Amino acid sequence: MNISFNSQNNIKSFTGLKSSFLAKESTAALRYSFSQKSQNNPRTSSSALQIMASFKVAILGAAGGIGQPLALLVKMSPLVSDLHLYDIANVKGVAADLSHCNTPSKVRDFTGSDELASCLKDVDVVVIPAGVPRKPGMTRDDLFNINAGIVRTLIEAVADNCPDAFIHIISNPVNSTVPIAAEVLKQKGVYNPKKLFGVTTLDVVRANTFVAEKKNLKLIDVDVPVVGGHAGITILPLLSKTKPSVTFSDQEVNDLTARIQNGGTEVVEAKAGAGSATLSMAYAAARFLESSLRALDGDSDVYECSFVQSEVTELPFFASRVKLGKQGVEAIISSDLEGLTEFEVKGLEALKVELKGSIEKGVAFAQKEKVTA
Ligand SMILES: NC(=O)c1ccc[n+]([C@@H]2O[C@H](COP(=O)([O-])OP(=O)(O)OC[C@H]3O[C@@H](n4cnc5c(N)ncnc54)[C@H](O)[C@@H]3O)[C@@H](O)[C@H]2O)c1
Ligand SMILES: O=C(O)C[C@H](O)C(=O)O
Repeated sequence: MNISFNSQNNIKSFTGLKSSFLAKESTAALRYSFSQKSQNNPRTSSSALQIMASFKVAILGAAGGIGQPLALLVKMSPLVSDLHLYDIANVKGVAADLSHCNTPSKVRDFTGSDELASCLKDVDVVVIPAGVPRKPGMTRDDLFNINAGIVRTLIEAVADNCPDAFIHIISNPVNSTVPIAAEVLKQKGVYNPKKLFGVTTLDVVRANTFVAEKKNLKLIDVDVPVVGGHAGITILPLLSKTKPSVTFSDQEVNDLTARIQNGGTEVVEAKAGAGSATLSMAYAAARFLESSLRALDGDSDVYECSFVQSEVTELPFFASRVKLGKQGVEAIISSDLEGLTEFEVKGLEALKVELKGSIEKGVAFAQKEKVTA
């Protein structure tokens, strides 16, 4: 389910593109593909049985809680011709299972460091959910010691094998793993800041859901930009910039902001030790991936929030709404930070302190043990 915007920030369409695998059109197509033997089911669209663009996508960490449902959503995309699944464990079964779905993309499994290079060869987009998730009582930063090294190793392989790919980093703490990835890519001499993305789509997905519920709005109409980073107070929903325009009481702003900032913790606590958000994250990652593929396919009207290298504040990385194009980030929508409410200005100042520390921690980690080009 994608909401895309034209340059005036108005909602242009529900999905943005007919080929969208979450679009109404392809819902009909999937209905067709699920039950194509039925004589009474006229072929309303052929998109589920035809590849509409030929992009290669790799998921690293594909056998995990996010990786599996994400792989399923990607397998349904008519924009994908090849789906490469990599994990250090259990990925063969996931690929065998998925490969029986009668959608066009070819699924291949890869495991162990020996197979990582062939997994990544000629890939257009690499999505990285590899790493450990939180348990109750932990912060995302508590994952740093394990996940920083995992991301560094995987990014080295990306640099060596598909340096031109879009890179989507899901592994936490995103506020540090994205700067780590940037440093490793620099050390390898292949850093392109326009193609490195921290995936913060889940914050937007949550904001849209919670605002629609609270204000009794039609979900498909709602879009809330979420800026800053992806942890606690660094997640700053700009409720004053909600589309359609809506008025919030101070209490509503407080409650909604806190719920959006704590959305991850809400799931971690509900799962009681069994991990963090996986299904909603797979959905959010699929939305961000689909937007990237549409941009790569030439759609000139694709906007998403993402944690990217940025000059909109004094920090080197910041999540903002960005315009996506064939070469990655085409523009960062800095105007979202103009005309903020007093509450948002305070939130922005407070988050910068924490975000700065997380970015510096990532950079220091990557600079301590430099990789060789
Ligand atoms: N950005 C976000 O909004 C967001 C949302 C939810 C979760 N996350 C993060 O995503 C990560 C994954 O979460 P999950 O619930 O899928 O965890 P999980 O433990 O269920 O899955 C992680 C997978 O990564 C694999 N893995 C570990 N090391 C690897 C390596 N070196 N190479 C390849 N694969 C490797 C594991 O085998 C496992 O299959 C966590 O760090 C979590 O905090 C981020
Ligand atoms: O909260 C987590 O640890 C996972 C993820 O970052 C989320 O926002 O759900």
